[in-house]
Amino acid sequence: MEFIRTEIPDVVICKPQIFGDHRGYFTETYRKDKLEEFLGYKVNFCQDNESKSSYGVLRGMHYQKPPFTQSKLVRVIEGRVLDVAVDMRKGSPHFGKSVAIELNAKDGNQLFVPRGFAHGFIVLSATATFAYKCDNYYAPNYDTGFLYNDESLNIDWQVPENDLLLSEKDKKQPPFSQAEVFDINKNLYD
Ligand SMILES: Cc1cn([C@H]2C[C@H](O)[C@@H](COP(=O)(O)OP(=O)(O)O[C@H]3O[C@H](C)C(=O)[C@H](O)[C@H]3O)O2)c(=O)[nH]c1=O
Repeated sequence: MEFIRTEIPDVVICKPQIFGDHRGYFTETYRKDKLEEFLGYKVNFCQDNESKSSYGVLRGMHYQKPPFTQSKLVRVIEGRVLDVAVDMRKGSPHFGKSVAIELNAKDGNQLFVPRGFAHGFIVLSATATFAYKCDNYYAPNYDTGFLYNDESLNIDWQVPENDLLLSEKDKKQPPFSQAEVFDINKNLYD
């Protein structure tokens, strides 16, 4: 497993090693020890999620408020998505900045999105199956988000506006200015 820091260093690309042979392939998709060694802190994933979506579906931007803040280790098991994380940590030099990384089933690349970030993705292929680990349980009363196209974030979703498919909830998310602000000096992993 290779780890590569993105332009927001706490958001990390994880590149699993793929062993191909005449039967197909094998790959270790997650190693707790290797991820924690790279990060320098413990991450205890407790819930796995999966969603399938068609081209243009945008799920985001989402996060859970404290005390149910989540880290996510996300990957695509079929298709291709643009995966986006937004830094919500007051005191971060990257506050309000986003990282947008293409994830696809062929490369098997993953993205580690730490606590203190909002997450979302858009489907770039005909369909995409998205699978990810969370280190806190789903808490519907703490599940919230902000508008995917908030002008202050300037995220390029790479899909024409007319092709976008969002939930009613995501169409009505509040602006980023009304979102939770996490304190980067308060360890989100205590
Ligand atoms: C997230 C979640 C949802 N649900 C139920 C609630 C709804 O009845 C249904 C669909 O939920 P929602 O529309 O919030 O699903 P997404 O739009 O894919 O939400 C996810 O979108 C982006 C990509 C994220 O990073 C989050 O993990 C999550 O917010 O699944 C559950 O039962 N458990 C869960 O953990």
